[in-house]
Amino acid sequence: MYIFIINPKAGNGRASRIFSRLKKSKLYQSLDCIYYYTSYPGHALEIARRFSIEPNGKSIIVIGGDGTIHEVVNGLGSVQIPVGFIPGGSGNDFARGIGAYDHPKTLFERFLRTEDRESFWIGDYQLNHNQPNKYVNSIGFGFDAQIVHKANHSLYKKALNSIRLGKLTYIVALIQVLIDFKPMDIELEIDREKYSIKKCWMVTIANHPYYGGGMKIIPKAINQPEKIPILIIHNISKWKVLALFLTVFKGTHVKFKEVEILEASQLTIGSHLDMYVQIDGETTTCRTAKIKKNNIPLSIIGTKSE
Ligand SMILES: Nc1ncnc2c1ncn2[C@@H]1O[C@H](COP(=O)(O)OP(=O)(O)OP(=O)(O)O)[C@@H](O)[C@H]1O
Repeated sequence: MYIFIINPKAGNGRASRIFSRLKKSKLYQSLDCIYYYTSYPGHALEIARRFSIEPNGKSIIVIGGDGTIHEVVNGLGSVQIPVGFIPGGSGNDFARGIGAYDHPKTLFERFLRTEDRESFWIGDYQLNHNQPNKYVNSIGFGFDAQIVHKANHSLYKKALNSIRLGKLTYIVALIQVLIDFKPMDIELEIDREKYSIKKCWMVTIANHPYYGGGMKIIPKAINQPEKIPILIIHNISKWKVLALFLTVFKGTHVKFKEVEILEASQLTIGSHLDMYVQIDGETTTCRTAKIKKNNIPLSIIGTKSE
């Protein structure tokens, strides 16, 4: 049985429009399926959790953005129900990361045609000493998280999204945050080695290269078990940060001497002050965090065209 989870708010209604079209197809009408539109934040998580109790013979098809797949993955916990993803959000980095950035109809037909499953290695994070959760794309501390926070709480985000200029939201927020940003003094523990980093702008851990709607934050990040790719930016001037963000779309920012790329199996980050943190595009604050790969991968349907 196929369970469709559609976020009607994703991509300003794009996910809903995609599903309305798929629903009219003969292929959809021939399926044993059930569908749910999410009604509030957290609803996709609840639906996925409900089906994870009896997973046999079920597949979930998510139509939404990064926030929706984040919820579904957290709702599934350690239960492996195959998941197909049709990007219907505004950023859609997860779709780029798993190689599912195709036309919705093509993806839908592929899900039904193939028995192939790909493992996608998601990450675990624990903020302060709270309950651990999962991230699908990235988790970032500092400057980038503050930009996402500013953008998500701005009045201009909705207006710019509605005229398909969503990317401008982050550029406006970047300039606003840059004006007063104070770099952080942080403690990192990377695979049991301790480092004190002064004037740190950001630390980002990613499961694949894509971020912020197509930027290549860690261009060579490979999705694999156990290893987490890490980017650290520190000791950089404000002007250089602007130059750096112009190059991040191509991924050439990694050439700046203030940018370090590492790989580890576990990272702990700590600060005496609250740090902004973004997890798959949602923000909060914390003083400590632990990050590693989850031992159980997400089982993804039909990411590769034959
Ligand atoms: N009916 C609803 N009303 C309001 N919010 C909802 C509803 N259903 C889901 N949500 C919330 O909408 C948020 C945004 O969804 P999502 O991230 O999938 O779309 P997006 O922001 O357009 O895409 P992207 O994250 O790829 O840019 C999710 O965090 C989810 O909790």
